[in-house]
Amino acid sequence: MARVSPPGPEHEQLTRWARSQGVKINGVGPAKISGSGLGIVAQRRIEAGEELVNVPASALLTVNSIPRRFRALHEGITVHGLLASFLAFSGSKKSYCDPWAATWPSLTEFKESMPLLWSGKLSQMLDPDGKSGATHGYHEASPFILPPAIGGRWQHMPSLLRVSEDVGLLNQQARKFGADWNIVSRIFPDKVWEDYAYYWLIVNTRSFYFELPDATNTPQADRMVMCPFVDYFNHNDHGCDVTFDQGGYTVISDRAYDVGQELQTSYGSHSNDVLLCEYGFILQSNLYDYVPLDDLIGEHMMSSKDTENLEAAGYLGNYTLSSEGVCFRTQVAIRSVTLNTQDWKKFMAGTFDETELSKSQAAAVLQREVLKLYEKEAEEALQHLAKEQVHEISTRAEKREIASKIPQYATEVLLRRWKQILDLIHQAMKIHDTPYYHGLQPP
Ligand SMILES: C[S@@+](CC[C@H](N)C(=O)[O-])C[C@H]1O[C@@H](n2cnc3c(N)ncnc32)[C@H](O)[C@@H]1O
Repeated sequence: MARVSPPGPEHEQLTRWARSQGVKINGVGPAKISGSGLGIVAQRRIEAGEELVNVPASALLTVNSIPRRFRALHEGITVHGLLASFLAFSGSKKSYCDPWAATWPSLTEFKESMPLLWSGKLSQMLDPDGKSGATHGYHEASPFILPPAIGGRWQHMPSLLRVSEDVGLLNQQARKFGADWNIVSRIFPDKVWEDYAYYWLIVNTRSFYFELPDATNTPQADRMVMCPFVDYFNHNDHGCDVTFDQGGYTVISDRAYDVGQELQTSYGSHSNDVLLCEYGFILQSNLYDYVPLDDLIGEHMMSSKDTENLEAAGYLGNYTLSSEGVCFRTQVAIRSVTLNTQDWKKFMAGTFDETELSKSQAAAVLQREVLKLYEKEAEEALQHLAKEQVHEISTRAEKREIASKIPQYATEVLLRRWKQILDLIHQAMKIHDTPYYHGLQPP
């Protein structure tokens, strides 16, 4: 169980401030939780179905809380970008929510935990000459290894594999940030992107989906508000129920909790790559974890005719690997190589009576052309990261050099993530093994 300790005076002040805003808090409070910053714990025995927190709509920070004149300056910006600009540069944040902001993580903590600030991507993209004086950011060439779903590229793969930088989670996030900063930096030309990035990440990691009555034109993913006190809850696969209506937000306990136990909510059915990129952490055990396999199932193992067939059948792309092995879409893609058209169609329809030989042929392609390649990538990434671990570096000078390149947390969390990926690969190797596989060559 995580270690829990008292939260500190600023969090007691926040609790008083939240109550003064009409927030109802029942039997729970903030506490320091080892490994996840602040969180919410039970202050008395909690039974299932109790209303723990209620935040009235009037206490939410929404686009409607922002003065009209300030909003009007930001024509075309996202809700995310506008909330961040308000918090960073409006000057009204102080009067609006200072006690709340005092409980948020610092920029230094974000530099440790958020991949967006590790990669150097932002400093290269926004400030190639280093004029802002921002000191953080690690050049793309620096030797630290993001999982392909995050970084969008394979470090050790043969050149035949597609490089998918544009689809990596981090690239998508950097583009979203870049578009918002593009607007904000024109309004506030003397501000530096680092100050904006801090609040952009505050909104990124602490906002909630909410339907404002006048937000019908806002894209779903951008319907966000900030919700005091409820933003203390940490994430788990399952947790307390969080609901909203026009009256505000309510959190209800999902089960009984003893005094001192942490209560969590679910931020969504996210894989660990998504959690790392969006929130800066991974779960040790994540029911919804998977890794994409799309880059690995392509030209190097199938003809363009196979690709066309898969597209026509609706089975091109979106291939995944989870603790249950590879998904059915992946099985279909592999069978497009190993079966004749008639049998392949039956396989898709679930009516193919597959022989051991045919299973083994599919297993051979999957193991050799997909899983083995991924295994090699994971093993090399792990070797590389192990070298980066500061405690393994012998001289002080080396320690300084390495430590200045890669935050220690980044190395540690990436090592954990790659080990999880390697475990998924090894598990799939077992699940998809067949008695005849070892003697077979791929067709
Ligand atoms: C909505 S805030 C929750 C409160 C936050 N822990 C704090 O200190 O203010 C989301 C952030 O909490 C942390 N977090 C949430 N769930 C976590 C978990 N299961 N393990 C580790 N960190 C977690 C991450 O830093 C994430 O970006």
